[in-house]
Amino acid sequence: MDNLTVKLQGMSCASCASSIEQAIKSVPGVIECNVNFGMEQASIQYDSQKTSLATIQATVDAAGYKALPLPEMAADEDDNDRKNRKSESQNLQRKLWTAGIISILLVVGGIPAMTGLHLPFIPAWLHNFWLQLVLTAPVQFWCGKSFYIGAWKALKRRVATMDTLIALGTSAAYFYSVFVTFFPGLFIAQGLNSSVYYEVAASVVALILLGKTLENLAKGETSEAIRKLMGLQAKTARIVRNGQELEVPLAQVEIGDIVQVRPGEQIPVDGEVIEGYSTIDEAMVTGESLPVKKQIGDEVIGATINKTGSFKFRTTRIGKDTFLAQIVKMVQDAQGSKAPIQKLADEVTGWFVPAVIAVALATFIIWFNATGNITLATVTMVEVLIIACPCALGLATPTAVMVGTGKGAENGILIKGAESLELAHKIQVIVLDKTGTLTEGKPTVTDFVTIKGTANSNELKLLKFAASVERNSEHPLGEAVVRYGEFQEVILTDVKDFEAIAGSGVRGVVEGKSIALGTLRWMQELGFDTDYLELRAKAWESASKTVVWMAVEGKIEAILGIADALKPSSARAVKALQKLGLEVVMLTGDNRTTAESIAHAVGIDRIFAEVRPDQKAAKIQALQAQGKIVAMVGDGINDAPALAASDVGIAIGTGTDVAIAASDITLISGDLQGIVTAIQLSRATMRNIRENLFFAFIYNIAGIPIAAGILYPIFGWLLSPIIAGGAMAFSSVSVLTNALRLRKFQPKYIT
Ligand SMILES: Nc1ncnc2c1ncn2[C@@H]1O[C@H](COP(=O)(O)OP(=O)(O)OP(=O)(O)O)[C@@H](O)[C@H]1O
Ligand SMILES: [Cu+]
Ligand SMILES: [Mg+2]
Repeated sequence: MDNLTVKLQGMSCASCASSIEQAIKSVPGVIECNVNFGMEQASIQYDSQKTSLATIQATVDAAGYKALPLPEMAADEDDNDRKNRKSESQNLQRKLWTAGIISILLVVGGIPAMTGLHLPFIPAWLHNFWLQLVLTAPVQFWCGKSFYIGAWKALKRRVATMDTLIALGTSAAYFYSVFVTFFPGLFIAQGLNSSVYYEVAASVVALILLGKTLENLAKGETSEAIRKLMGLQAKTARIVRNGQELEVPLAQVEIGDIVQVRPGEQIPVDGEVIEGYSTIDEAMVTGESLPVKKQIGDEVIGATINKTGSFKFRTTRIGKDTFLAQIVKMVQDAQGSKAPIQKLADEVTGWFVPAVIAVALATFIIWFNATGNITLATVTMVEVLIIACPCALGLATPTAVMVGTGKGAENGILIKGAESLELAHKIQVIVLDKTGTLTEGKPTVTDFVTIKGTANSNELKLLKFAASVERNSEHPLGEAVVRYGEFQEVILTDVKDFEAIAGSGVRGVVEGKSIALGTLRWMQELGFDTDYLELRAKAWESASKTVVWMAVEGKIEAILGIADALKPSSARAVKALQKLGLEVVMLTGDNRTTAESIAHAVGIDRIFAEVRPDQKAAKIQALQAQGKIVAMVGDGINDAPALAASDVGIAIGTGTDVAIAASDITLISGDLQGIVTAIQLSRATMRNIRENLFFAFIYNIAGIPIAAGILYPIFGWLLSPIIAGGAMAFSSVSVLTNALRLRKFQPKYIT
């Protein structure tokens, strides 16, 4: 299965987006397709054995649009994109000016006739029908060309889009007027007034072009988040080659290069410190506000700023593999994804347009039959067509999602898709992993007790065995034991028959002796006598320590007490989550006493302890079976299945790649406050989407009956078609303005 993102051209509204989506989905071999109207992109999942980019492009072509492959590098794409957008917007601006000036002339020229006033500064020839006909023609057929093209394409696919509505509405106004201009006698003979509506056709086109221009401006604004992120990148790097320092463009930096960084400089790419130490401001990438200390062996992230010291590092990731480039890619993908709520909006647009055309026709027929006045019938029909245009509907969700995901990135929260952004506000239960999530995940051995004491340097020998076996383990507890062994300067030896039993411990054979290290429960399962040290172990556990039992040749010889400090943010974040109305649960493989002690320290009441890694996902599913929307927060490889099983999987960015891949949301820094922010952001975004949908609909719903002339028999009110066009443009503008309001989102600290 392959993934592909293409740039789309020629879309005019949300129903274009859904018809492209349908077309691509109908290609054999395409598994999934998601078109984003706001981003003008389609992300496609397909089987490269069965279909290809060329086939997909041909399909999109046939549907009347264009699909272009997105260049790999984010930076190139940005350039191309900008050029395209620029020529497109210049073209649009020329049309807007033409339509705007002509509309103003026509409207002004019509004032004396409409009001019956004699205004000397408005020459009468401005109201000449023939002049109006000539002036309106370029507006109708050049400025409004895209509506005809769009309507025609839609017709070929047997659907109706907002282009259909605009093309029908303005054409009706224009050709009716042309008819009156040629045969005024026909109307006068019937006792009807021979008004023309050229200014209606022209100003509706002008207003819609204005809406489009504003929309483009807003679209440029919303991808600001990405541009900001990419702007963070350094332009050059000072690398050391053959003992010489030289400044090279970023593109020439290779993996393995040694880079020199001075105080105040930006770190160009990702790497590992090999000389010197410093503090680094990583706020722009991780959202972590305090500078982070770095020394030899520590990882540095490209785009972060070096503060105090001067150091050298070896590059490990460049180009599109850097942390920053991956964030950019992730945010782009998320901004292009579709929220479930949008599917609803799309469906509505799908049947809305044909329904409007039906209402418009009915309006015409009813008025014509009732009054015999073809002018009245035509004008009301035109109004209905124009006011009902659902263009704002297509903007309501994508704009909010774009701003919302961008805002997330700014706050160190990477949201993989609009779906997670939408779901996050519904979370009822939040399950927190203990190690690495609530705690720092940097366990240290604090206690070491052996049964036979120090006789014959027994203690050091046991430590040597323990550290030698644990050296083969990837578990943080294993690493802690190794570090402790190294600190005590024991020499590690070879291990035979190493085996790791997930959730229990490790074993292996050292110097002919079989060694086991792990939980109390495991030792008991193995049938070892643990009585002697149990009291001591309990005391350590009550102090939040994890106890690792050590058996040699089937006999318990020692225990190690391992402490893992709580993150400073944990308790506050747990409290904030509870205040948001969420149930907070702790999930851990560690023993119950240790788990309870830690849960108590951070204020969690409900815990699942001694859960084996393969049961973690089942615990989540059990909660879901109670009808709860469950979020899981974790960092380790053993959390990945649970992250995937949960409704919203939240990974800690400082954790493993596996966990990040299995999650829906990644908190770049380890700060748990990010969970609270993510939920607040989700709530804010959903509120914004609902407001947008309201703004998009209210004009249509309220406008259609008035446009159809419902109030005419009662009050003699009839909407001017110009006002109908204005209302439609205004609904787009209000949706956009509202979506941009989301940019003011600020995480709130709950205390
Ligand atoms: N390499 C190891 N050395 C010693 N003990 C181990 C080892 N691996 C696992 N254990 C024991 O098994 C227990 C459960 O391990 P597991 O990896 O499931 O959870 P954890 O990492 O302690 O906690 P969490 O689920 O919060 O990450 C550990 O608490 C530890 O006692
Ligand atoms: Cu519209
Ligand atoms: Mg763990």
